[in-house]
Amino acid sequence: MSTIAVVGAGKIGESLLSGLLHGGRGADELLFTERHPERSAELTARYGVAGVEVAEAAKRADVLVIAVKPQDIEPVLDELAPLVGPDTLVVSLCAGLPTSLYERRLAAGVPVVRVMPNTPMVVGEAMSAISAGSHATAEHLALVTELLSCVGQVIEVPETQQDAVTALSGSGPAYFFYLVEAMIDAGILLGLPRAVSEKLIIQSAVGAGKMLAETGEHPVILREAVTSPAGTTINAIRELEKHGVRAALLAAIEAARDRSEELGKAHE
Ligand SMILES: NC(=O)C1=CN([C@@H]2O[C@H](COP(=O)(O)OP(=O)(O)OC[C@H]3O[C@@H](n4cnc5c(N)ncnc54)[C@H](OP(=O)(O)O)[C@@H]3O)[C@@H](O)[C@H]2O)C=CC1
Ligand SMILES: O=C(O)[C@@H]1CCC=N1
Repeated sequence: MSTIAVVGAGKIGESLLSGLLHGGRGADELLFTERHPERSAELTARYGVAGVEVAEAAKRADVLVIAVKPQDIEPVLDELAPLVGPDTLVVSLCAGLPTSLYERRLAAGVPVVRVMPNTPMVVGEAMSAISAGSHATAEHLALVTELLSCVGQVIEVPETQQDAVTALSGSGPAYFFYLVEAMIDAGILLGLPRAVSEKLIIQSAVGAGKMLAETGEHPVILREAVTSPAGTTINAIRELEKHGVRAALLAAIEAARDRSEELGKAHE
């Protein structure tokens, strides 16, 4: 039985704890660290998992999952540096932070795996991309894959692609939520009650997502099947093109990629 400690049980750290418990891990196999005692007590009450200091997590864990904001990494690395050796696997969920940062700051030979997950972890539908640092072996990657498979799907990518992955699937759920929010507003504009508009759009999003995942069809084919000649959908598509929605998405995702790169460079 390996002990997994999540350092920084905020939004993504808590999602992982909850997903691992859901996936069959025992509460006694898990630990977390949080800096506010009230938050720590709240998480222990909710999940039955013990909250500990970073130093204790470093001593007890076989796998240390780092889930603090990239801006908060320095004190965490200072604290971990004298305590973590090559027997502990470090898994970083932090946007932008390269495995080389951990390798430089922690003891020689510490294996590090960089992961970019996303919040659908809470419903077992995460997309996680993993990359090995220079001391991480195929066994370490297999262990991380096994852990993350409890909370969704996992792919391996070269670390050079992680900033793009962060912009695409790490932040991706936010773009879909934003779209759903705007479409619900459109329903309000057209005079529908909010509850009706929400139901129509959320179920349409779920249905479209399932079709994408289950039919194996290209999104263009699926969209064309909705777009009847001289019908309603093509009028909407014309407006989306006129307002540059496709170009806006390309620019938005490029900006997110740039920010991920910037977060990494701040620690060079
Ligand atoms: N949210 C998301 O969708 C995704 C986030 N990530 C990555 O996950 C990481 C966390 O993001 P997110 O969960 O959104 O952020 P949160 O701020 O919600 O979570 C980070 C948590 O870590 C705590 N923390 C900070 N420093 C320490 C410390 N020294 N010891 C213990 N706990 C500490 C924070 O406490 P405090 O409240 O005091 O700051 C906070 O509760 C980031 O690096 C982000 O890039 C990756 C993929 C998706
Ligand atoms: O916004 C962020 O920085 C984090 C990383 C990916 C998703 N959320």
